Amino acid sequence: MLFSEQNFRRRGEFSGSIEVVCGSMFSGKTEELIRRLKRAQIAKLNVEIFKPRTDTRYHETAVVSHDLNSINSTPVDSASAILLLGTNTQVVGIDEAQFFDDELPDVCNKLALKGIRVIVAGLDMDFTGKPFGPMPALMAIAEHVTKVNAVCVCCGNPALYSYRTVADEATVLLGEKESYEPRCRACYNLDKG
Ligand SMILES: Nc1ncnc2c1ncn2[C@@H]1O[C@H](COP(=O)(O)OP(=O)(O)O)[C@@H](O)[C@H]1O
Ligand SMILES: Cc1cn([C@H]2C[C@H](O)[C@@H](COP(=O)(O)O)O2)c(=O)[nH]c1=O
Ligand SMILES: [Zn+2]
Repeated sequence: MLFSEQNFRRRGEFSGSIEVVCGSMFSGKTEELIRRLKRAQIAKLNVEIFKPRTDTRYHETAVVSHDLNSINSTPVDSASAILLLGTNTQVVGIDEAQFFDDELPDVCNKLALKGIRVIVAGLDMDFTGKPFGPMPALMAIAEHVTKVNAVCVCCGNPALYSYRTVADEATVLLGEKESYEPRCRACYNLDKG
């Protein structure tokens, strides 16, 4: 079921909150983030969108999904830079949250306490299956957590892991289908012995 915004309060009332959209690569995190943000723009809310400056895969500035849906964003070097947003911002979107520093949960909490609706998308697990960066702490303090699944490229079941197909042990390795495939639990563990 699609996440519904119907319970959010109207403008002028306190509405600060944190939403997290998490899952594996290709699970639709960015599409869901863009969907929520575009609806907020249609509602004429002041929306600001951020991504880590290091995420240059599709575009220097825009947030772009694998299906090439996109929305403008501001690349930032650190989580604290997000606090420098305009004074009348009502909704903040953040993509690729796993790449941010450990300040991100505190930054999101401060924004939510100012009445801002914060929507964060990111990988919950890295390629080894471990929690990724600030994502678990964000999920712990969020009002709403939506976990989305990709389709396992091996068997077609729901995929929750991002399997790395190239020999590189670095936690951060930007890439697409040339380096990663979404896999279900069984297929992810097949090659792990
Ligand atoms: N194995 C797959 N499972 C699901 N979607 C896939 C797969 N491979 C490609 N896609 C495409 O990726 C899109 C999701 O892209 P995106 O929102 O950017 O995902 P994420 O941000 O989670 O990596 C899907 O709508 C689909 O068209
Ligand atoms: C699993 C994993 C992924 N990455 C990188 C690969 C991509 O550039 C992004 C994830 O993008 P998506 O929008 O979720 O498809 O993260 C990484 O650096 N390390 C990993 O372990
Ligand atoms: Zn599978």
